[in-house]
Amino acid sequence: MARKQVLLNAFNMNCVGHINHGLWAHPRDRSSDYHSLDYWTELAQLLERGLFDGLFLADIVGVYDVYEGNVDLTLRESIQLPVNDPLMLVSAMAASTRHLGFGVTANLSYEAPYLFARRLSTLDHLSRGRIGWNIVTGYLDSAARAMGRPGQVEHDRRYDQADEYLDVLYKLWESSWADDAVIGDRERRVYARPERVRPVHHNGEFYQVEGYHLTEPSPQRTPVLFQAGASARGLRFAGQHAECVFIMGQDRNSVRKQVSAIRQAAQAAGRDPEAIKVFMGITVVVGATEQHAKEKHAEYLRYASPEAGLAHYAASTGIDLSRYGPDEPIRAQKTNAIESAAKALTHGGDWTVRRILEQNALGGRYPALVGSPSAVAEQMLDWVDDTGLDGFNLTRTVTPESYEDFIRWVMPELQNRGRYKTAYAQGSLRHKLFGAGSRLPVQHPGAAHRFV
Ligand SMILES: Cc1cc2nc3c(=O)[nH]c(=O)nc-3n(C[C@H](O)[C@H](O)[C@H](O)COP(=O)(O)O)c2cc1C
Repeated sequence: MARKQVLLNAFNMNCVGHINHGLWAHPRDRSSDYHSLDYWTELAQLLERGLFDGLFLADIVGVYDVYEGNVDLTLRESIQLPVNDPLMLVSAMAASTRHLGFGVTANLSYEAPYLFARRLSTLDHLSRGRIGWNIVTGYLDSAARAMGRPGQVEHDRRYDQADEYLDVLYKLWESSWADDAVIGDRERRVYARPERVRPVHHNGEFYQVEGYHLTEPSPQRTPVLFQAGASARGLRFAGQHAECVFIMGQDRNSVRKQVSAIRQAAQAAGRDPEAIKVFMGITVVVGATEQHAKEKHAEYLRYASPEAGLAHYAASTGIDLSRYGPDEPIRAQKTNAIESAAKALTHGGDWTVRRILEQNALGGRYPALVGSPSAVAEQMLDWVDDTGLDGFNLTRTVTPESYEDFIRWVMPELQNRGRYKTAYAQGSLRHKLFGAGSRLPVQHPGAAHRFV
């Protein structure tokens, strides 16, 4: 069997400190220009010149106030605070590129589906079918309090609510307007045919919606659906809805298991197991030679903040890691944050703050590949071939330098091995990823809602 072509997203966020914390202080880092549009349009153009499949933008609603019970370190190190709205970036970046896809994170917990459906349809039009949505429900109590609620909805219930939210969105995106609703006939004075547009009726546990989708059919209708939940309930949700799943992994055995569990979840939901593309987050530090890469890595380490990484991890797990001595095992406790992250930290009893800080040497927890161009490419391909992954979300270190280095050094190595494209395919993001048109495949639950 021909070996897979690797898929690649740049992983970023509309903020200063994203994953590899502390590197904003590096003299060559430009992440503090995140509030300028040029920063984003230049980045999008760079990624498109480098043939990246997409730019994946994380987002968070709320602040990281778990570590030491306050936001002091969060502010000092700019740990995803301040953070601007990611959706607002897409139209400018779409205008300055032709092919790059955009996977944008948006939290559904605090927003009416009717309005959100229109915003994404608008971006699907403006980007000509290049928009994807990373479905998140949030994991921070600080967000719930900011939205006037005592705390978050309980973990599994958040997924129940998300299921229903998606159901409403499918109705709006897929069923309100028929493909042939808009004819724009000037002579007959018919822009849209009334008999081919219908309202949505939804009366559920969380949402009641009576109304017409406000947007005429966009290229993909439903944006490409990304998701990142890894708990049992999260996997069930992914199996049902996700087209791309983003995972965190440290070792090949557990990643192989995660990939296979995701494919099984798709199958259990009546879908093709290969209908989900699985991406793993990685960090790459590369130079012309292994020696150059090691020197660059050592230079980056001088600016990184492992403690800021620890504070980020505390918020992800809901566990205040500042309360632990350096060698004290982290104890299991029930939290309402990211269940899989909390379990990974407390499982087996061998994680300590000292070990997390070592793992976070570059300021973040993603596996770091440091080496010559060919060594990095080989390691990436080994991950794919050994685990069944489809591709990677590449974190930034010093930005945009780390993307430039990757494009200059690693892309050609992947291409020379026949494992990365040398030109973009035409068409929408969904078509580029799956090669089967712009619309949801028929097995996907959203497709059942189509107005035919
Ligand atoms: C790699 C990765 C990236 C994530 N990015 C975000 C994000 O940008 N914003 C967010 O609110 N949640 C993010 N999450 C959290 C997930 O959306 C989800 O809430 C969490 O993984 C729940 O997982 P669980 O099912 O294990 O509880 C991310 C999770 C992972 C594993």
